[in-house]
Amino acid sequence: MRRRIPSAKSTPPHRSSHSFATANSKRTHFDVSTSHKFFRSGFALTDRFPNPAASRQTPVVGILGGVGSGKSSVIRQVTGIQFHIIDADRTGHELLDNPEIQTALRSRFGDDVFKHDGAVDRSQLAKRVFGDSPEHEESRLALNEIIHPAIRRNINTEIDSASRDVDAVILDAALLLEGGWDAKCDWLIFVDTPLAIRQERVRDNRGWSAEELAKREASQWSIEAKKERADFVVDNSGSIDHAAAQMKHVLSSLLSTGSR
Ligand SMILES: CC(C)(COP(=O)(O)OP(=O)(O)OC[C@H]1O[C@@H](n2cnc3c(N)ncnc32)[C@H](O)[C@@H]1O)[C@@H](O)C(=O)NCCC(=O)NCCS
Ligand SMILES: Nc1ncnc2c1ncn2[C@@H]1O[C@H](COP(=O)(O)OP(=O)(O)OP(=O)(O)O)[C@@H](O)[C@H]1O
Repeated sequence: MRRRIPSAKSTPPHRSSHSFATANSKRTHFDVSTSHKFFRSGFALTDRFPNPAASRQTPVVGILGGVGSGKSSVIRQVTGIQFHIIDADRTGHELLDNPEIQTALRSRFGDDVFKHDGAVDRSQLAKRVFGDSPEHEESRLALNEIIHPAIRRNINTEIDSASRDVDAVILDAALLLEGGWDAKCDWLIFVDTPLAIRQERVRDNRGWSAEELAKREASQWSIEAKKERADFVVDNSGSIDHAAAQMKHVLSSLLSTGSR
């Protein structure tokens, strides 16, 4: 875990006068003696927090949120900060073209999840893995076992190769916690969007039914667990610009703490 804390001299972001983007209430301040995460971790401080000055690296910020909460859209709308975005959904899509992955998928799921042209049929695979039956769960675990090691490798490679010219590396991964990829993050930001609004947006933009969203959401950590893990919460129930302004504020605050 590379999680770091702001230096004692810095102004904790959540104490800013801006109220629209909130620090997680469970993490009311960054004092190390009362750090929520510090106590939960059970590690000595020196084990968990490398000396920032001695190991200055580009910070990694993970984006959390419910399915269709706007994780990808909001971060891409932020301007004025140089960051490198790792898009794990896109990596997952690209890996479906990988011959070794395809062989493993054909062996586990059969020809049904392939189109006539040989490409993986994502909608057929989705039908097999999203749902609450034991078969769905088994299939989902199998899919994850086939594809997640490669996603993990890609995340590691991208973080390592991210230019030092960028201010931050953003990890946009729906399964950030489930995959244990939060271990690579210094900070976690939760994009908060009520279910009804998410249902409406994914219906309009992806053609998903409320059931489709629910099946995918049931395959992931609960909203509450994700929110609880986050350091900051950004509200995306309004316009994308409003959410992006909050995101920018949080990121700017983090990056200006001077501890890195
Ligand atoms: C099952 C697949 C083919 C469905 O493709 P489809 O185009 O319908 O969905 P897409 O990949 O765009 O994912 C949309 C959303 O579904 C959810 N989701 C995707 N995969 C999973 C999964 N394995 N478990 C839980 N939720 C998932 C996420 O919220 C994701 O943002 C595809 O999602 C896939 O290959 N998933 C396994 C790889 C993976 O875990 N990707 C997510 C990396 S963070
Ligand atoms: N503030 C907003 N106003 C209107 N539409 C929005 C807003 N935020 C996101 N959307 C739309 O909602 C949909 C979901 O957004 P997005 O794909 O960014 O979510 P996500 O959290 O990355 O999804 P997933 O969990 O599937 O990875 C998209 O179609 C996007 O255009």
